[in-house]
Amino acid sequence: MDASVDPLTDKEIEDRLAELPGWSVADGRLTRTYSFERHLPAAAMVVHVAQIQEELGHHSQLTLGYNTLTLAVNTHSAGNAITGLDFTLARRVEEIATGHGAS
Ligand SMILES: C[C@H](O)[C@H](O)[C@H]1CNC2=NC(N)=NC(=O)C2=N1
Repeated sequence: MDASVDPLTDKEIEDRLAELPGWSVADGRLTRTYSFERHLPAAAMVVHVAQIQEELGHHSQLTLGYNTLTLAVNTHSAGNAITGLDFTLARRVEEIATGHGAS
């Protein structure tokens, strides 16, 4: 697991992003918007993401739309830098996304 809470360098972020299609950095946060066919599957994924976040002790900003769910995360305890823990959360969410019909 990539659980370090040291700030990652730009190069380290770039290398990790290359392995996470759909994710990018915007406004200092690691972010991705998932799309769904309807609202309820998007809402259901919120609960699953929240469970993962509680397990990791690490929490993104979650924005639920009609058929979209956006995650945006950095590490508050690292001065709002992007860390390995942010990427750990992103990878864990990627593992469940397809099962929720997210694309
Ligand atoms: C004590 C608790 O684990 C910390 O406050 C956690 C909670 N969730 C967190 N989430 C994020 N994104 N950054 C943090 O630094 C953070 N800290």
